[in-house]
Amino acid sequence: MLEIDGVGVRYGSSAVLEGLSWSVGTSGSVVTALLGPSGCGKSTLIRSVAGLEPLSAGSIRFNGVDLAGVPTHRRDFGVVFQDGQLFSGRSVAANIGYGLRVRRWSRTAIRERVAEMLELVRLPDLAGRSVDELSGGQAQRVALARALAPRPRLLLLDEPLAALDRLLRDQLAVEIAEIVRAAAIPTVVVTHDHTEAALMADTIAVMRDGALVQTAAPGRLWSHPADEWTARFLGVTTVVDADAVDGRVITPVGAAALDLPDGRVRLGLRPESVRARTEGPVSEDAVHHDAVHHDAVHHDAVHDDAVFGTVVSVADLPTGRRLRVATDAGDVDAVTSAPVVVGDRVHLELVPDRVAVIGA
Ligand SMILES: Nc1ncnc2c1ncn2[C@@H]1O[C@H](COP(=O)(O)OP(=O)(O)OP(=O)(O)O)[C@@H](O)[C@H]1O
Repeated sequence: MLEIDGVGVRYGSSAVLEGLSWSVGTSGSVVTALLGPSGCGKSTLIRSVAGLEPLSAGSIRFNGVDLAGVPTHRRDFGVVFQDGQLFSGRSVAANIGYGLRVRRWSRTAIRERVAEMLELVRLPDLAGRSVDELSGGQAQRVALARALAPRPRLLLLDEPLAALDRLLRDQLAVEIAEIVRAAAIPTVVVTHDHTEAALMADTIAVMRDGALVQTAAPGRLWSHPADEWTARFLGVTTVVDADAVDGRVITPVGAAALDLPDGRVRLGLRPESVRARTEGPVSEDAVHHDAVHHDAVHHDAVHDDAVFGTVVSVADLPTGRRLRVATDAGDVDAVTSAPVVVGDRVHLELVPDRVAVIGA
């Protein structure tokens, strides 16, 4: 267990971390992500765990031992930074074997371990290549192999994919998580990208302004963000107040079945939380007609679900068509598979399992 207790770090007169406490499970192949916007102090926290920043307050313990007097190289933590920081002019094998030479492993043992690491990071043929002739993705795999080679007690990855392009990032995020799980080394990965955090980690800790705001499994984080800031940071674009009644929530942009205790709730909507349709079970006229002529139960069911709006923008994204829709309750983002254009009238439906419940 990594236990961070009341930690403070200052640069000159400004406090970057203040009273930060966090426990990270370190048994086996656990990957934890530290997720937060640029400048919130993620790197500072990781650097202080690695022993690269002095604490102005609090303590950091690993498996019950206070690390205060333990210098970086005696902590047995592996660290990989954004740009890999490989030793230029040296071969891949020399880089991966570096920590083993420092620890006075025998030449045979080093050769075997380097070969094993090259297999693990899927670069078996590159041992003799100069690290100056690697692609960005290959360089980060070599940096990972170098950090894993001495069998660290904990691996700290500080934005390891930030310098790579989007496609490579998503691929390598999954691969790195597989590699560190196969090596059974507990890992903390710093990122400002929530997709990357979810691709890699079992648990995500969200950080804001030098403090942690929420720690949870990815699915729980998306469905139950702790507060409005966290919800918006995680992709919510509209926040609405709603009433929960008898297993349904009634909001200004539609109603949906959601099993919540009766009362006021605050909901976070992402574009995919709202589905827009051009044709549906009812039209505006039909709603009006039903409201006037049909029995109360039928009228309520139709009326609650049917919120109409006007399309104000359309974007065809790789994940599908996204709309901004003006409704009586304000603009809301939505997704659709219908061929709509700006100015069309659509009706909106909430997608219950895509709706976030804030602060519950
Ligand atoms: N050596 C330093 N001296 C002074 N201020 C610093 C130093 N390092 C970081 N800071 C400041 O501390 C704050 C936190 O920086 P940190 O790098 O920890 O954030 P971060 O969350 O990792 O950001 P990013 O995602 O952009 O790397 C920032 O305001 C930064 O400008």
